[in-house]
Amino acid sequence: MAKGEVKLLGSWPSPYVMRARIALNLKSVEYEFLEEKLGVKSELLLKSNPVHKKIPVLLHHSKPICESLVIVQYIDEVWSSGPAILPSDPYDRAVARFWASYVDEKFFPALRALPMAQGKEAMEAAMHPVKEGLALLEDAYANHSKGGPFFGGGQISYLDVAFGCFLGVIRVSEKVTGVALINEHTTPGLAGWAEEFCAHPAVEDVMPDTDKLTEFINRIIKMKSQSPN
Ligand SMILES: N[C@@H](CCC(=O)N[C@@H](CS)C(=O)NCC(=O)O)C(=O)O
Repeated sequence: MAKGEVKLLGSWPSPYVMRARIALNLKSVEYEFLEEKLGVKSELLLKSNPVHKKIPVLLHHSKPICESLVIVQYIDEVWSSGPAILPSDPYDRAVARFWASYVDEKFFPALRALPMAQGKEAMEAAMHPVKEGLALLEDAYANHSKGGPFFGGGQISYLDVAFGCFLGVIRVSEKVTGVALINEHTTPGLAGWAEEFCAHPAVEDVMPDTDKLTEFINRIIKMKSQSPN
């Protein structure tokens, strides 16, 4: 199959969409970005992802691929001549997939609740699982980065993309709570990693500005509080 004709259905604030964009950038794949409007699902989205109706959706020669981590793996397999995203060693690959799944199933749900917590007590309760998750990820970084700047060692790989896409939301949470969640004292490995990750050429243009993302998240929180169902 020719490698051209790549479109991505997404939205700028979405961390999941960012995963696909970073993977495409890592492989230097040109693509058309089709921005979905907040609160409106396009016909193309509904047709392309009828099961979850969520972004991102990658369209490769009009064929849809859904779920951000599936998309990252697809990009890695199709554009295999570019730098590998999944680790080549089966054990390293299993470890990276384990932590990516931890990040989606445990860490992000906890992080997402943080900016919504109202009052000191609720904030402290919401902060606890986030700090716990970051401590686990700090250990994972120490154990698997092999002394390199990234989870994948010397170069960005699967877990960097899977976890790094949430740095924007982490920064918003830090701004809203006034607590440095990733810092030199409690998570020194992650502090250095976050800096390297955000400065990477495949990432810097797709990582949202913290003030703009804060404004967006505040708008969502307000919308949800006005119509909780
Ligand atoms: N597990 C999905 C999650 C995707 C997801 O939650 N996307 C959000 C945007 S960040 C979405 O489309 N939300 C719209 C909705 O829930 O209706 C993935 O990894 O792609």
